Amino acid sequence: MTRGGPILTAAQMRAAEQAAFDAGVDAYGLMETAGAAAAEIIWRGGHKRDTLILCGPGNNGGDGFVIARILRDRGVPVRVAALGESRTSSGLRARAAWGGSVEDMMTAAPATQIVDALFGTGLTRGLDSAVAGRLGAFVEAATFSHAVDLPSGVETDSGALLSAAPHFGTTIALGAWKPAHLLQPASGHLGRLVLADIGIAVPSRVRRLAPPILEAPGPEAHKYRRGLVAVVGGAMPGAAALAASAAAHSGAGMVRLHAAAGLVVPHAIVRQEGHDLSDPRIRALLIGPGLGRDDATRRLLNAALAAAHPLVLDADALVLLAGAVDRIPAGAILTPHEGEFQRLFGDLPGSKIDRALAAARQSGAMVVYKGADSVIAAPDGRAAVAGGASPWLSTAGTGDVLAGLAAGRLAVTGDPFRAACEAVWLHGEAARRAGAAFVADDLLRALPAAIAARL
Ligand SMILES: NC(=O)C1=CN([C@@H]2O[C@H](COP(=O)(O)OP(=O)(O)OC[C@H]3O[C@@H](n4cnc5c(N)ncnc54)[C@H](O)[C@@H]3O)[C@@H](O)[C@H]2O)[C@@H](O)CC1
Ligand SMILES: Nc1ncnc2c1ncn2[C@@H]1O[C@H](COP(=O)(O)OP(=O)(O)O)[C@@H](O)[C@H]1O
Ligand SMILES: [K+]
Repeated sequence: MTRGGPILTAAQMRAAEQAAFDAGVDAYGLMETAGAAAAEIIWRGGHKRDTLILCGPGNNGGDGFVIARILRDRGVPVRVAALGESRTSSGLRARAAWGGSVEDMMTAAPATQIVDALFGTGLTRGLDSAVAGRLGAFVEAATFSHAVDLPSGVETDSGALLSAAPHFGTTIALGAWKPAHLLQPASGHLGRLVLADIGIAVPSRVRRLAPPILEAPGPEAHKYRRGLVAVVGGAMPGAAALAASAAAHSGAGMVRLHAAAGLVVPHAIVRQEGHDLSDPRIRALLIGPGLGRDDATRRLLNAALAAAHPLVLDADALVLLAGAVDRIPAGAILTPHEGEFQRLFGDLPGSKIDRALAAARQSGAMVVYKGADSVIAAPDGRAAVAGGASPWLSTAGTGDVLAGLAAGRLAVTGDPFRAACEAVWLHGEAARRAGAAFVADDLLRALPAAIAARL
């Protein structure tokens, strides 16, 4: 799977295409390039018989006609079924170059391999229910199914389903990722996700989360130089102990857990009673997991904010700060799930990426907006989107592990955006390695191998 790379909205993709045209790229030539790239991916998929290509009225349909011609010329038995006439000049040209017969999509017979080139980034409303139903039936009947650019029916910029969308075997993103390739619910309908290079430059500050490049400690390393993490425990110290363990497995040199006597903590973690946070060697301070929400914990939070160390705020710390976003120190890392995000920032408009970026701007903090699609946003407009995390992560305590990882990577790197990105990637990778039905503690055991894989 290709990872990393820019994510463009429909308007940004159109602007990138326009810039290429302005620089002399031929519009129909670009469609030929896109169609050829998609045809190659389908060809390499291995099924070379009985293929039906569904072509819509726009340029997505035009790509479909190019794919049909190329596969036919390689000997694949291809039929084409269209939804109405082609309405763009490139689409008309591609249809003419196909030159074969064109069936009506509503009456065409199914096939073993189906290619959806009905709509891509131009979709503005849901498919008519009869069309969506027909598309669903074709995909259901097929053994191999491919969506060109996007499954028809998903909204490019938000990942919403504007009409019922089938589950495809493969989705071929053209030129760049779009938000719908990473965001739920659309991203659950894509199957294997492949990026086809169409040769145009598409810079963006919003990117798909890439695997990090990590560094092993050098010979000059010692525990403080590698980073001291302090974790503040509260009412439910087990959560903080889990976070502290994650920090200890993150590459940081030392973890100190502020918790009352009696708590069993892993041997490598230093437990300290009281909440003296003045040690200038602290390079990251985590507060929130298992903290509680009473007046005593409010005082703890105030002390943590006043200590002026690089901060990670999670769970109850976020709840206690609802309505007081202005108290969040610039450059902190926040790790809200949906509920905590809503309490802190309210009902913001736009996609999950837009909302995360607005929250980061508003708070001056790095916002790790968690979920099946996690978005990491910085106040300066950078964002990274992680799709495809294991749904087995939806188990108690995995958020504590993520918060501990973020604090550990913050202590190591000193760069909150980078630390947040590394933490989300390592968390997802540990989950992938942990397999099925794991519990949060199992993620800790998977972390060393996840880190080793990126050295
Ligand atoms: N500009 C180009 O030459 C290139 C375009 N590309 C392809 O072009 C696609 C975008 O093409 P278009 O902008 O023509 O848009 P689409 O082909 O996605 O949609 C075509 C038109 O259908 C209409 N429409 C929207 N929703 C509808 C609905 N529910 N029912 C009926 N009609 C509806 C709209 O007027 C829309 O412009 C990309 O996804 C990609 O596949 C790529 O091949 C790269 C090159
Ligand atoms: N369905 C899902 N698919 C993938 N990842 C998920 C899913 N649900 C939750 N997660 C991830 O699991 C973690 C859960 O964190 P959180 O809700 O804070 O749990 P807890 O407070 O119990 O630790 C987050 O990293 C989140 O992104
Ligand atoms: K499509």
